[in-house]
Amino acid sequence: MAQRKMTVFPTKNELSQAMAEYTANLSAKFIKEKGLFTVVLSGGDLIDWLCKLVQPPYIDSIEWSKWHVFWVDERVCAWEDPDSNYKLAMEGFLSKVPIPDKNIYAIDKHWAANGNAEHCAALYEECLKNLVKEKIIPISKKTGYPEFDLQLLGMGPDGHMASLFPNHPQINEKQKWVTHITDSPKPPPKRITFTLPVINSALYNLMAICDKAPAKSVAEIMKHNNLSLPSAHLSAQVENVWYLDQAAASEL
Ligand SMILES: O=C(O)[C@H](O)[C@@H](O)[C@H](O)[C@H](O)COP(=O)(O)O
Repeated sequence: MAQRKMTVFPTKNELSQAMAEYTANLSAKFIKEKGLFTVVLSGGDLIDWLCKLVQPPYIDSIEWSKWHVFWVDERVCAWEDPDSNYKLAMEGFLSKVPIPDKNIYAIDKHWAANGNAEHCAALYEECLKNLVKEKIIPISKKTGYPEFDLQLLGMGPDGHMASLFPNHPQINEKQKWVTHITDSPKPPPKRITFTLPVINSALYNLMAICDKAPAKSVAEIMKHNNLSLPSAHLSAQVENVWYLDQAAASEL
């Protein structure tokens, strides 16, 4: 299990720059090694911080056609809904880069619009299993779970990551790869989410946190390893990187 490696950046802009560089380097490495790159996105402010990737030099240097894009969690609503992580990522990032549509693995459109969280989670898991068969996603020999190359995560002020919230049972799920929640404390209430073993089976995890609101939870994790906060459980097979801006690191 990889130890947390924390870097504090003076500004969000520098954090955003470093995220782009980290992502671009891994993209080049994996595409060279195996001809494709699997990237898992979350929602929230993260998409804004990915803005540097759609600017030079990255926009031209990254082999976008080799990317395969997933979501670590998704809100169960129509794709057009302002709450949708898919919509957010499409508008802010994915529509600006030439990733083939077939390589973008969104929540099931029909069942998400219908609000059926349980079925959406089952269908997303089935989608991952099909991609294992197609050899897009390997199963890790070490963990026994699917192994994504890079996962980009954010943390809420309550210490949640993906849609694994404090005092909710989803954090303990070990059988499923994708589970659901219908009473999320952060709106909207219905979501699907990767389970913790899948999150931690990624080769590289990058947790990006900005602003004052999550600062107390950041300190609880860094100073006290408070495991009641789901983000304290984050690990990775190779690197578990935490990028903070100064406000998020202000209680350390
Ligand atoms: O769907 C979601 O809500 C996100 O995937 C969620 O897990 C997010 O990453 C954190 O809540 C941080 O969100 P902010 O960056 O908006 O604080």
